[in-house]
Amino acid sequence: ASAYEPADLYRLAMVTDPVVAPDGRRVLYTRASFDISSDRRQNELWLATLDAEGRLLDQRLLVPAATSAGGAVFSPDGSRIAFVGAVAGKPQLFILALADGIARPLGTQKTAPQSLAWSPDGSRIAFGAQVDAKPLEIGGMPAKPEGATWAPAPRITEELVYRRDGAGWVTPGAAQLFVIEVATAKTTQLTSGDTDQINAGDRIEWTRDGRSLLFSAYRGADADLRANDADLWLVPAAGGAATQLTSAPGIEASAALSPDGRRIAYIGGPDAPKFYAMPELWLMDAKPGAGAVKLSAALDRPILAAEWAEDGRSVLAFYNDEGVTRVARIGLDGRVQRVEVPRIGGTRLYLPSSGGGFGYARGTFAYTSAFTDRPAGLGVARGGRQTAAIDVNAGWAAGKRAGRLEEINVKSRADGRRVQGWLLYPPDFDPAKKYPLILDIHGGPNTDYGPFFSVTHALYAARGFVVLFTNPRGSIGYGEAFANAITGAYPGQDHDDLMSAVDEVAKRPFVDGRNLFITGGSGGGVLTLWGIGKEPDKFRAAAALRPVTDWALQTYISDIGAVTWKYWLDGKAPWDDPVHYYNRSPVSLAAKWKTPTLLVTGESDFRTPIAQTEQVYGALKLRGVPARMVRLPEAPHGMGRPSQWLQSNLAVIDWFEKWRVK
Ligand SMILES: CC(=O)N[C@@H](C)C(=O)N[C@@H](C)C(=O)O
Repeated sequence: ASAYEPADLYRLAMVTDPVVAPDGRRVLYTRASFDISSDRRQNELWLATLDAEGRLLDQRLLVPAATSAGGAVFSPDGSRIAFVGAVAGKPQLFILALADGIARPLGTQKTAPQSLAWSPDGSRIAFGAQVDAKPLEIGGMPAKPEGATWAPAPRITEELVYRRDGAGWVTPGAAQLFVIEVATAKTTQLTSGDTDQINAGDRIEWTRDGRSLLFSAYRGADADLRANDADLWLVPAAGGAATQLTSAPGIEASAALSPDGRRIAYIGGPDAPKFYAMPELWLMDAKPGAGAVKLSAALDRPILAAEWAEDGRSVLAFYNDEGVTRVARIGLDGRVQRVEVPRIGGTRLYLPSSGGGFGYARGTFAYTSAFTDRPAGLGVARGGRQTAAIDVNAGWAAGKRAGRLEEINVKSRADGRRVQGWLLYPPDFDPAKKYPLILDIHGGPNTDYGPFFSVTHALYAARGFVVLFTNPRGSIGYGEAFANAITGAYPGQDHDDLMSAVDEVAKRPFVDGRNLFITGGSGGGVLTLWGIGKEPDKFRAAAALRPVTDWALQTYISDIGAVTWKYWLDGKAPWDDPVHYYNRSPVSLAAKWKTPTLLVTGESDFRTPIAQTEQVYGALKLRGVPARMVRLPEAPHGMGRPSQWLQSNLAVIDWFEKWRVK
């Protein structure tokens, strides 16, 4: 058996997006992998068939990678599947009849349909999609002669968010709600307006009589400024005016109708001047202006998704809890009962964050099933017991040696708060030897790390580093107060939490105290640069990946600038209180920086744009601190193509090796 190596990324597979058929006897899932020739992620759609006890009978490939299938949903009778694929690079809606396995295109779409929802009788499908508008142009230009090779047209905008990370430069237009008839492909646009009329990626729900559609939208012209706002709307499926069901400032979204259609469970919460808006589960009558009650108060955890139980007496909620994802049954009185579904795995792959996916119908749960030494597979559970498992990496893992993963809990030096974390050991760890230690800090900052496999940590460990990763305050999964403990102070005591973990682990005899390293991405890059400013003598070298370095710059040029100043910088605007912004920015510590520092950022990162990386690189070089900048062409915040992720990982290893005391 061999240790993890970079090319393994192209040999791995991962299960995502499980969907259970209405009869509870079949599961659709996506098998994602990375193609070494095209250097791109590819998705196959698979169908697993179960017996009455939920045991696996067989599985088959439904849609090969070439179609790039996504968003698949079963028809109400379970005989067909609707999904969105791509034909010659253009989005295409398909219907696949399970009887013959043939995927037939339905209609033509200019932009990608999102959130497909079958009508109860299976005759129509609702979806959200953008309707493009004419781009702004500069008047008076001479006509371009036929076949001329002029410079590309300018990009002109009057929007606040004119580029979105991952999606790129924004095409003007508005998201609208559509219904397509499955027999004829006749398509009707149900909403209209110059601004988004629907949150196109959010759940769309048919009323039980098939006459109306329930969806979320924030329809104000100031939508770009209102990141934490969404209301519920109901519109007749045959066309007509939409009725607004909720209007409170805050998020009412992901609405699910009860089986009798009389109540709505939704996810969100009121807008508040605090760092983190924890998504909660709410219940209301399906009537305009009906009051809502919070169902998940006793859980005090972020709700990721929710489905009604068939009897309409409880809601099954998918939530984050101390680094992992769990399922709870929440009664309509708010009583919480844990559902024993074995460990649900995250599907971020590059980093060990929780999350993942789950589907439910007729007592069958399907979920992304977690491992510490390989990416997620498919798990199926019934009656609180795992009944089937598909491990898409079994063959690969059999030839690999993985390091041990250990949970640790330390007390923060700031106030004694418990900080949870994990240590990943090198595969051939020998406690009698000394090892360099890498602290890897997650971003968000309201996300988490958990006890899962990740490409990044597997590579670091395989190259002989012990990897420490923790959930400092600001992380989710430890209650709303913990996630909001950085309100007014980010960075602040989160730094103390991280240093407490490093100090505790550094006491262990196998840690080489001369070789402590610090790294992190995005929000983790913030804390990395903060860390080497606050503790200039602690770390041998640092690697800040796609960091925020200057909160004023971030507010002005990031695609989430409106979130930054309203929620992360205490509602103070950079022009009103530049000192507040400066004091919270890692670049304010530049005079203390002396640790050799690597910077890695995508040149198309529109979340933490590369101007900030350039700022820090300039400061380090001007000060004579050893620094290296790695720029990944065309890569967004998530670091783009698989090889670009590997470049980022290997750049960190190279840098730490260069500075390691031998
Ligand atoms: C909300 C958000 O995008 N935050 C970024 C600044 C961030 O920290 N992202 C993390 C999750 C990352 O690793 O990219």
